[in-house]
Amino acid sequence: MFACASSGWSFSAPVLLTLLVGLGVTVLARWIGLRQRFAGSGAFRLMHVAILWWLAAAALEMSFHQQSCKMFWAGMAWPAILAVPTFWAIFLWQYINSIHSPIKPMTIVGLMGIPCLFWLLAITNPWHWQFYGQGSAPISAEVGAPIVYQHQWLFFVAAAYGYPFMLFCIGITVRAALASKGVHRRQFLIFLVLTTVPWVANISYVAFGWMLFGFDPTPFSFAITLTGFGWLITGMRLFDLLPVARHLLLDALIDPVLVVDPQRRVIEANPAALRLAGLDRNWQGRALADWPLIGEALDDLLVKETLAEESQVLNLEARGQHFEVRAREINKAERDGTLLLGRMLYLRDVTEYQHSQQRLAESLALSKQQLETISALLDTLQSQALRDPLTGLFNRRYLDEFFTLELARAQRDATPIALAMLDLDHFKQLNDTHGHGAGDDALKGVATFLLEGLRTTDAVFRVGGEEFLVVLPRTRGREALEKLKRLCSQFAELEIQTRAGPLRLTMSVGLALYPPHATDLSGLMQQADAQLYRAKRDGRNCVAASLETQGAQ
Ligand SMILES: Nc1nc2c(ncn2[C@@H]2O[C@H](COP(=O)(O)OP(=O)(O)OP(=O)(O)O)[C@@H](O)[C@H]2O)c(=O)[nH]1
Repeated sequence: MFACASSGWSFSAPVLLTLLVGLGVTVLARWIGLRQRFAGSGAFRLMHVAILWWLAAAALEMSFHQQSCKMFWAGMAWPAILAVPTFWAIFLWQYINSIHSPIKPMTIVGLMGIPCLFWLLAITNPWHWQFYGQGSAPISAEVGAPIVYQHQWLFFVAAAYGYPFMLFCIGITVRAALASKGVHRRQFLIFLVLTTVPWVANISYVAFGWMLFGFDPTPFSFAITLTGFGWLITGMRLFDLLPVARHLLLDALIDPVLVVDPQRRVIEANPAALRLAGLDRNWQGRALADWPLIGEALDDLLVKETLAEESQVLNLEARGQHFEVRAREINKAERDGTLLLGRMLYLRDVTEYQHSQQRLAESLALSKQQLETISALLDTLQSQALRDPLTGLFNRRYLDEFFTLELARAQRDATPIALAMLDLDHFKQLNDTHGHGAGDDALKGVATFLLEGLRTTDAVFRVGGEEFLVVLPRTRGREALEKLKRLCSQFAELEIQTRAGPLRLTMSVGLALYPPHATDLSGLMQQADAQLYRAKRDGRNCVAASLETQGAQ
């Protein structure tokens, strides 16, 4: 630095070129700073700072005339010379792997440790001469002529430090290029060239002493890097690709998407949303409520805070279509909480789903109706299975079921049951004289007569052609006998209407009692049958019972 105070300087063409490259790098860095964040952006900016440092040191080395001053600025370039491959490697790693997390300050400090050490060794060279040898001398006798450095072991160690980073960069870029396609592959191949150019220049200088304008050609090679980046950014939309891709994705969505600001003005809408509302211009900034068709309903949802939850499902009807609406808040983290920037509304067309639901509900209703019909039919069938089709009286099949219940009740309550077997007298004769049809009419008349003459708790069954069975629960022997006798005589008086005209009939009755005569159905029926036989034998039109049995009264 001291040496520079007494050194003369001049502004040569190589200095101008170096400054122009530096200006280009500054513009690029500024432009990138204005872009939104992309993966590896922090490392990318740090790399540009390092390049600028390197270019500045190179320009100063070229400008000053005195050898010691030139050697000082050559030493000053070292932290940047080593920082460039370091941050380039980090940028590529983060960019390729889409890592957005910024580099921590402590990591930067750690990464700069060794470059700073070499920096120290380089600028203290006049004390140890282990970086550049004492034989380093100007290339010619010309004032300010470039120095031909006698590289010492420390120089080679420092240069070698950067090479693993370079190899790493080349390695991951090649791998990424192989794994990708189209625009991305082209991007990675260009990255590969941009990675290689400065290092080809550097290796040529270190290993073969190749120079440009008598200087290390590496800083000048950044002009190529700069052009490459310029082309990538303008020609291939580098860093814009992701947002552009996201936009394309939004445009390609068949579902409408809208973004509204906190005042509920639409600031973004995809083509599907515009199509739905029938808008194609002057929609940006327009109040959501003013949007045709869907605006009012959506605005209403937002005002009522129905969509305050992160995502909620609601139905919105527009143009006969059903939409499921989801809202997502767009927030910005602030030091003292979060700031609501707006909301994204996502509408999903669920018309088909709704129609299917409706069809399903209709099918279910129909099935329910059919089920009801079937169960009514089943009831009818069941009742028909238990009834005699001619008279409508219960049949023999139902007798077992009915009597089991009555018997259980009688046993529980210790009550009697009277069971009577009724048989029409000389019915064959009626059939033969008046015809089978008249006989049927007579049977129906008998059924009506019996039902009318008995209590609702009593039950009548048709158990044979002209045979009926009557169950009289909670009826004692004497009472049953009286009742049946009354029935018998009333029947004999009855004129039954038949197709052959009014006819008179008589009946014979056999009575059995629970519990004195038997304690089950078949026993009682046998007893009643036996008494019926007796009644027939006794001349018919009468009731026979054995009330002499103990407890039968
Ligand atoms: N019309 C008609 N007749 C029936 C039906 N079921 C049975 N019969 C008739 O009923 C008659 C029963 O006759 P029998 O068993 O000889 O008895 P009965 O003539 O009544 O003489 P007693 O019982 O001894 O008084 C037969 O002629 C059967 O054909 C029916 O559903 N309709």
